[in-house]
Amino acid sequence: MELLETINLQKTVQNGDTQENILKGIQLSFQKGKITALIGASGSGKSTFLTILAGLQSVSSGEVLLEGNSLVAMSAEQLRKLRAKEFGYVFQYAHLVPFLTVEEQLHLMLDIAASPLSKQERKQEVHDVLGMIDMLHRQHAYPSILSGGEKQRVAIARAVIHKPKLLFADEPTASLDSKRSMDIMELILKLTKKNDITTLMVTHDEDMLRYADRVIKMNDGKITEDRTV
Ligand SMILES: Nc1ncnc2c1ncn2[C@@H]1O[C@H](COP(=O)(O)OP(=O)(O)OP(=O)(O)O)[C@@H](O)[C@H]1O
Repeated sequence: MELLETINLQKTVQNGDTQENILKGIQLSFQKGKITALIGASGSGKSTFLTILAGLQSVSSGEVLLEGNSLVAMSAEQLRKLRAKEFGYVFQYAHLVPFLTVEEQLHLMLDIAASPLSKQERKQEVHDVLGMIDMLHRQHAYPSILSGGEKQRVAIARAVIHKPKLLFADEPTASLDSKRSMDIMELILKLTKKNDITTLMVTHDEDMLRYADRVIKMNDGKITEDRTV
C-alpha cells in the first residue's frame, strides 16, 4: 500500500462572482521515505495541494488516503490528532515561539504529539537532535538572538522530533541565501532519511531539486510532469 494517495482531488473556490477550479482532479501516490519536490508557476495550485494533503484545508471532492484511511472522512478532532502525531510542518519562515528557548520548542512538540517517551528519554532525544542540527551551544537561547539559518534549523528539528510519517515543507529555503539553503536541505535529507519520513516540499529554487527523489510539476491545477530523479 502507498503511504499517501489522492484520488480525483478537486478544489473549487469562490472568487467574487466566479467559481474557480484550482485543483482539477489530481491523482497521485507517494511512497514511504522519499522526498518529492512540487514545482510550477505561481498560482498553479502547489500550496493548495500541499495544505490539503497536510490536513490543513478541505477538499471540494475526491479523496486523500493516508495508509488507506480517508482524511476527508475524518472529524476535526481526528484530523487534529493525526496532524499532531503523524505530520510535521516547515514553512518559509521558522515561526518559533518567541518566549520559549530552543530546547523548550522541541519539548513542546513532543508534548503536542503526545510522545510515548519518558521524561528522561525526551531529554535525551532533544539533546541528540540538537547535536544533529549543531545547535547544542544554543539550547538555552531564545529565537530573537538566532540567525535566520539557525532559526530554520530549529524549525526543522521541531518538525521531525516526534518522528512523523510525513513532513510538509512549503518553500523551506525561500528566506535563505544559497549556501544556507543547501545546508537546510542537507539537514532535511539527514533527518528524514534517518527516520524514514516521507517529505513533500514546494520549492521555486531549481538548486533544491537535486535533493529530491521525485519532481512533480503543476500547471493550472493539474500535474504536467512527474519524474523520478
Ligand atoms: N481560499 C482561496 N480563495 C480564493 N482563491 C484562492 C484560495 N486559495 C488559493 N486561491 C487561488 O488559487 C490559485 C492557486 O493558489 P496556490 O497558493 O495554491 O498557488 P501556488 O502554486 O502555491 O502559488 P505560489 O507559487 O505563488 O505560492 C491562486 O490563483 C490563488 O489566488
